[in-house]
Amino acid sequence: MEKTKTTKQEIKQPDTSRSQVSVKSENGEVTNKSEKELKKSTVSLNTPREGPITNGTASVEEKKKLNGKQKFSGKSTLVNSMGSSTTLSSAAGTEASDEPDDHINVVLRVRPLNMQELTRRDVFHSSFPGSGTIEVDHNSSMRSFTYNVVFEPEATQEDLFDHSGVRKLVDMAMNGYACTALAFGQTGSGKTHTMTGPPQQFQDGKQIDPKMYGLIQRSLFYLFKQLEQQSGSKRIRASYLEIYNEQVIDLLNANHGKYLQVRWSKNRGFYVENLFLVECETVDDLMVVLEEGMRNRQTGSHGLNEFSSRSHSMLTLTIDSEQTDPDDENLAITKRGKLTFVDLAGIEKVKDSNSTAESLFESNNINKSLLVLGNCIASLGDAKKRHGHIPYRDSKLTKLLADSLGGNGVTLMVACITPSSHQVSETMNTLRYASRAKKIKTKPVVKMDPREKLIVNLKKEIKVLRNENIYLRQQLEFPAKPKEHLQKENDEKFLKFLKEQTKEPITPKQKESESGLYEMLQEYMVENEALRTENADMHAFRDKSKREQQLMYRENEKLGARIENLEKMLQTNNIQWQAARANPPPEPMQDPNRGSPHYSTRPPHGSGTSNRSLQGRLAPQDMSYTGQPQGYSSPNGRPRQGPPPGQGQPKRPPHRLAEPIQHVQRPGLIPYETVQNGAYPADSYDNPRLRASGHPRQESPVRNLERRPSQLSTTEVIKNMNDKLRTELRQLEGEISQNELQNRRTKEIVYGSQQSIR
Ligand SMILES: Nc1ncnc2c1ncn2[C@@H]1O[C@H](COP(=O)(O)OP(=O)(O)OP(=O)(O)O)[C@@H](O)[C@H]1O
Repeated sequence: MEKTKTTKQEIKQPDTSRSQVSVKSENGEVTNKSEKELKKSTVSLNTPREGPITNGTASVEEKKKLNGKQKFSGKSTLVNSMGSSTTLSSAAGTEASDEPDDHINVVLRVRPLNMQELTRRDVFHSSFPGSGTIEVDHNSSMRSFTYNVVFEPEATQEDLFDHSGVRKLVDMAMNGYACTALAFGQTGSGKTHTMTGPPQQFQDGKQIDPKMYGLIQRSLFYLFKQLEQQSGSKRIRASYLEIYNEQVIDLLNANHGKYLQVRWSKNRGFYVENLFLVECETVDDLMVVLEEGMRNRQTGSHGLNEFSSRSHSMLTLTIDSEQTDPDDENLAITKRGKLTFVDLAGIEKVKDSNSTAESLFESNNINKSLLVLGNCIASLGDAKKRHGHIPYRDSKLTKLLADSLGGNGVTLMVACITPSSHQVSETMNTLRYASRAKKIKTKPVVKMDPREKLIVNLKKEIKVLRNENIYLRQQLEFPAKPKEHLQKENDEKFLKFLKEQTKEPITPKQKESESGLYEMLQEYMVENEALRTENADMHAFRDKSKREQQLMYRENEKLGARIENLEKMLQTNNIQWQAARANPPPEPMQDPNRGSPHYSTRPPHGSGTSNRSLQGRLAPQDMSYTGQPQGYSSPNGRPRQGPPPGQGQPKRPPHRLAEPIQHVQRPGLIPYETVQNGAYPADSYDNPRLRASGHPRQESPVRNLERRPSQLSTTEVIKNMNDKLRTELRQLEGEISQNELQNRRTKEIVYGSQQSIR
């Protein structure tokens, strides 16, 4: 491909010092005091102040500095939604397919009235109530429109650059996004002025006043300043084209004299074939490219604009920048971002523009392509139509803007309007157009070399797998499989991948430069695979442990139920024993010859034959029926069956005193869902049995597991609990049989006493 020779010329840095803003300083046309007053009376300048605005707009303090005049309001969401560190860092170096959708950012610029309009006094009533809102009086009714930022007529070129969000757009282009800044609006509304500065300055070959630099020049300076701060290598290439009468012309190769074709490919989408690309090493090179293109651009003069652009122009910078991966300083990733500046031709009323036959043809083509753009914007902005057919193919302009509008790009639209009442209906159209554009959603994606993309994706995956691995290891203490096992399999996979990637034979030089990349890929793939297998093994082991735990848990439940039954039986026995005691045989007749009676309800210790059998077995007064000191409840927190301790309560069955169950540490049951989830709450253990009885929560027996975090330990704990439950079960069974024996003996004693009385 042939290259255009770019002659370097001295370009001065723009003067960034803030000058006092007035209409006069901007275009030098408003000189008459009465004209100024007239303007002030119609376009409200001192509108209510905004609150402090950050992220791309000025703070109140900043505004105060500007002689108390508010020149813009609103907030560039480009900075918020796309420029947030999360979005950028997470998207950096990867396909940002999981990024949230982002709306197209739309800012509005109202140019000041020009001399002709001021003389004619054709102003319409508009006001700027703040927060990115403009109110326009149309057909005696006030219409309100809100955008990201509204720039009032006093806003300078510098204000536009600082607060429209274009700075962030440049940053994002450097990070691999396809970014577009697009100016649209009716003819003579200030699109070219906004993008490149006053159009006339490119015509007469004069030195351009840096103060008048538009968004493009300021972005170029900013881009180079940012690139200087980056350590890795960078490469910038520029192309500049125009679409004139539905034909694509290369503005950097104008002598070529041929129209270029717009093609489509799966990987690139729509693109211009054989478009000239100029390698630019310095900002001066870029400035020369811009001037060359501007000079070659089709312009004409008509009733509404002396230097009217008769074509849509697109300046595209392709930015390849090598950046170190934030997660791995040994890995450098090359990101290919794009930054496109589009200056659309203005829609025009043929009647007003006094068109000749040739310009009529131009105007029709301009209007036609803008109509298609309008249709695309309308469809994209409509939630119902967004996923249907978008008529990009109906014009070359929309084909080339397809990715910026509805695809994976980041787009900033600058809608330009004039406050002239003469063109109020066109202004209303632009405002509506801009409102529709604001509804368009895009999904920004970083474009990368496929191999680098693979590395980044593998790294991302490895990170997730490593975390999972650590988590599983903590749970299971499971040994990892040695990497070598997987090496062979991975080699095969890797070679297959290489074959697919390099269909053309690789030159020795390429081989050398890419070998490092391949090695890295190989390593990542091996590690990735090793982690996957190891994690799969750990998952399987964990599942097995869970199943075992579930079985034991069920057994645990059954044992618990049996114990409860036995306790009920014990209580029944106790009641029977008490009933036997409560119905003693009638008091025998006092026989002075026989001495004391044979039996009383509370036989004194060591007296009487029958008393001997009970001696030492009755519970002392301060013991509850459970055999524990009063106030005792079972260690698992479950209250023992039977009456509460206190007056008149039954005494503990004799066998318990002789053989008490000494604080059986029966822990509560592990809730099934806890076992199933494998998650053990630290302090909210909730025994289902306790829950059913409304008993307050007890400290979890699985608390100890915190000290023994593995799943294996949990299994052991449940096993231990089951063993303890079985022990308690055996004890209870023994207790019951003893109790029954005791009951039988008591009955015999009572029966014997009755017999003896008789
Ligand atoms: N904000 C502004 N301040 C001062 N002058 C401006 C401003 N905007 C536009 N102008 C002047 O208004 C005239 C028309 O502007 P410009 O050519 O940029 O409009 P345009 O929208 O690009 O028109 P067209 O679509 O016909 O090319 C120019 O002389 C330009 O310098």
